[in-house]
Amino acid sequence: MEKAYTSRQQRGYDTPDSHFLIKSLEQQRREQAVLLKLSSIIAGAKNRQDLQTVITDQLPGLFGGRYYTLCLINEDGVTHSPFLYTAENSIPYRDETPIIVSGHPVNDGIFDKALASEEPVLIDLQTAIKANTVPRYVYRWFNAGISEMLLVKISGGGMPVGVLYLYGEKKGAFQADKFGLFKCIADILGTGFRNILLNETMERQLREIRKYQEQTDGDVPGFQGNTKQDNGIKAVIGNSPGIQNIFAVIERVAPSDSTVLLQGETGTGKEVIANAIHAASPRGHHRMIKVNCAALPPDLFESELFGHEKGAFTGALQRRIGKFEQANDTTLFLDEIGEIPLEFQAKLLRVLQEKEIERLGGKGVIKLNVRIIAATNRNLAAEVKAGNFRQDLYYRLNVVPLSIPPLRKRKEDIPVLVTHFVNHYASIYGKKAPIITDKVMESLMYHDWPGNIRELEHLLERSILLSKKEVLQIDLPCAHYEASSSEEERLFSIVPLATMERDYILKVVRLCNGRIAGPNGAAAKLQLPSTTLNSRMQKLGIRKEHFNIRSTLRQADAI
Ligand SMILES: Nc1ncnc2c1ncn2[C@@H]1O[C@H](COP(=O)(O)OP(=O)(O)OP(=O)(O)O)[C@@H](O)[C@H]1O
Repeated sequence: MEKAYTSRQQRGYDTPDSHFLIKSLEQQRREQAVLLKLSSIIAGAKNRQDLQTVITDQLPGLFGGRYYTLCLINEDGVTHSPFLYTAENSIPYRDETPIIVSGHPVNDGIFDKALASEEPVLIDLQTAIKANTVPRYVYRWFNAGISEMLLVKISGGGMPVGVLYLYGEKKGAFQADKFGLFKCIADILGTGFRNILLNETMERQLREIRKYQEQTDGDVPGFQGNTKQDNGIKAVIGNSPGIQNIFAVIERVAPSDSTVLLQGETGTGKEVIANAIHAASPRGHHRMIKVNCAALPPDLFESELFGHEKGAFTGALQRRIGKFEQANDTTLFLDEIGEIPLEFQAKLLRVLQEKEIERLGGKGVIKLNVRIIAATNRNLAAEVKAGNFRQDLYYRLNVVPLSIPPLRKRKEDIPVLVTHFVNHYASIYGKKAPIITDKVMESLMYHDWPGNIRELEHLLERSILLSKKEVLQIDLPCAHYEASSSEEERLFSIVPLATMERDYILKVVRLCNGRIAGPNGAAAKLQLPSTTLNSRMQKLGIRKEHFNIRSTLRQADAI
């Protein structure tokens, strides 16, 4: 009898072919939903534990298995080890040997088979054991009640990196129609676990850096074991307009990550100011890392700054973490930047631009977050003109230029600096701080200080160490004459006329005990109306505290 067709059948919906089509469309939809859900969970996994939870919760049930292991090829390339696996205490052992052990050969007969296959590989344990073609760990799974294993290759960055194993207790646990889905999930897992490995590598590197930073604490040149506060803005002593301008710049630039270029003569306090910027910055709770570029032999620049891997060159017996990596999340102070060899300048520029380094002999780049402060006592713009310094590197460093005036241009800072160093060295050498007479202070203020604050500091340290008197005695050197180049400059130190005028007026006003007007005032001595002298002093930036040494000393005492 002929079968009567319904209108649905007439339209072809209920034929055997259409049933199959609808079923496979539904399966496709379900699989897509599973993939979508899993890929978002895997993408959100931040560490190994998260990934383990995803696999444990989702995979075995989805494919009918009970346990799983995700094994990765070890660094040696010839062995593999479990990376993630079902909690071991949930596997029912029937012998003493643990199932999850490290270091199986990649060519163990099943791992390599899965690696070579684009499709999942199903292994019937009984058959495989009979054929004696499987490694020892398969026997142990068999003893734990497993009858089937489903293996799929995991790739990361386009390379096979491991194999995911699912273990089923019943025969036929794994249905062939889910193999496609299994493969897709393995691909998503590959990306997920690669991110986690990268995170773990970064964390390991950070731990190494911190360990290294802790080890080198205290022996960093120029660090001198000072407290953070000592290295901060409070350690920068001075009240001259020049130093006040510097304080204002420090306050403006410290909170940013901008590169700062400090220029100034030797001993003017570039390092002290670099420390102050760092200490006032959000990175100030980490130690600033310093490199003295003038002290590095040219062939060591790269390994000192970027580090090297063990065996990168003859003599590289250990991995070395370079200064850039040590300075991650903190500040790198590149002192004497003008001394770096031309051939290294391009490499340094690239690192400053890309914000990443590659260790010598290393396999990949390392992203870094480093704030740069550079310093030099050379005129870098002139060095660029002379072809000794790359122009592009100069612009890259000269984002916030800060020029530190020499001590001879900020003599008002001398009294506070003298008091500070006298008290400091007296306490270091266990002595009572000597009295500083006005005469001594004046002679210190009128000296030229070619070596700047460093020279002043050393002179005072020497005086305190050698003196047995209650009054500070100093023996001023004449070294500044040697620093001058021409015959005239050897005879007398040339200073701008305005400085001369300023110093002279100050001297006279001091002699008159700060009096300007009246018969015994400075104006009368200089044969000027007091109003003229006052306006001249204003123009030259002379304020009351500059000529009143006692008040300057009182200020200095208050530090
Ligand atoms: N404003 C300051 N207050 C207190 N001490 C200072 C100040 N400036 C410099 N010093 C002291 O002077 C000495 C030299 O300073 P620093 O090393 O910072 O100078 P520099 O310009 O970096 O020298 P160089 O160019 O030779 O490296 C240090 O002992 C430092 O403590």
